[in-house]
Amino acid sequence: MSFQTIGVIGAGAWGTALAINAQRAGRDVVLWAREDDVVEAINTTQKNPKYLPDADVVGIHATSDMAEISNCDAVMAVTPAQFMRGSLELLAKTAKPGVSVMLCSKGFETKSLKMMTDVLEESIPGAIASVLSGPSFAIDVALGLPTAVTLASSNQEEGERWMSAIGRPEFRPYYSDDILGAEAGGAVKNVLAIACGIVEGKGLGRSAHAALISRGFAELTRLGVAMGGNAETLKGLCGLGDLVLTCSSAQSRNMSFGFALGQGQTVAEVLGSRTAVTEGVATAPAIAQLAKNLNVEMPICETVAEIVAERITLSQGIEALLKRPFKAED
Ligand SMILES: NC(=O)c1ccc[n+]([C@@H]2O[C@H](COP(=O)([O-])OP(=O)(O)OC[C@H]3O[C@@H](n4cnc5c(N)ncnc54)[C@H](O)[C@@H]3O)[C@@H](O)[C@H]2O)c1
Ligand SMILES: O=P(O)(O)OC[C@H](O)CO
Repeated sequence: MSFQTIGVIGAGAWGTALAINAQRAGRDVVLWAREDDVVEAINTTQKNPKYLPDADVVGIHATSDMAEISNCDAVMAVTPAQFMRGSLELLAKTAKPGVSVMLCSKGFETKSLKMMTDVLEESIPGAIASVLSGPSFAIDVALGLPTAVTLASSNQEEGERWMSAIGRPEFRPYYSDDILGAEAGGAVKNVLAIACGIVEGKGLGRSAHAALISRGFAELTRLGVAMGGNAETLKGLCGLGDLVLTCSSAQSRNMSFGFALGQGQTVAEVLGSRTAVTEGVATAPAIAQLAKNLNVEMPICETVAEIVAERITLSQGIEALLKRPFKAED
């Protein structure tokens, strides 16, 4: 049986867009926000001016009461990765046993190096995890522009329930049984997009940009496989697809963050100027540490982590990457 009522946790841009999509797919949607002004704005003006001002949020009930989310048939968790544990622990207080949870955020928990699926299992033992990842800017989805995404579940029946609940002609989910691969792709591409933004901001040229995407994809695949994912999955929407989108779009928060660094701004200046989350900033050190722990070669991501921590300058990072020994392409 498909899910009729969907609870969405997190009324940032992506949670709001996914709520709009689910409502258009015919679901009854409850959208949980931590900020009272966001709840109020959605319920009274059908707008989310703070996080997604250019979209209409019609036919969706917003709430700050997590018990209303627990009453739904299934839950989409869309809190940024560093805050996911707190949201899930709140949900755990009222969640039904074996609740179906779709994890929609793209990052690792920096302090524990854990994936969102691990955070879910620790916060709500017995919850049924799925992962949604792929090329999808919130505003595109909210405006009904077409895209396709990877929808990964540990079993096909669960995946089919989700696909029929949120799939639409303009939001095409492709099923995968590779949850770990889907998660890894979304987290690593954000860090690589920061690197691509730096290349653009510094004016290093289109050739460097393409080379970085290709070598970055090698890093993304290596880590995804080392973490238990499948290399084939990473050639799909949640890996290569999202990498290409995020690394080529000025509207990406991660790419634009890197671009601003390339243009000479400091990390604090760029982060201080935006309310939107830039996931790659928090995920970069986690990936650098995981790469060390798992003995995976990830020079681009490690360089981004050093730059974001301001332990090296952009010029030092670029020089170190260019002076690496020549080797076989793998
Ligand atoms: N925006 C997109 O286009 C898009 C698309 C796909 C995936 N994602 C992913 O979705 C996730 C959410 O991103 P977003 O774009 O919706 O965020 P956003 O930048 O639009 O909004 C920030 C969100 O963080 C929440 N937040 C801020 N401080 C918090 C705190 N202390 N505790 C708990 N929550 C806090 C806010 O309530 C809000 O929901 C990220 O992992 C992002 O990578 C975003
Ligand atoms: O704006 P970004 O960089 O957070 O990317 C948004 C989505 O993940 C693109 O698929």
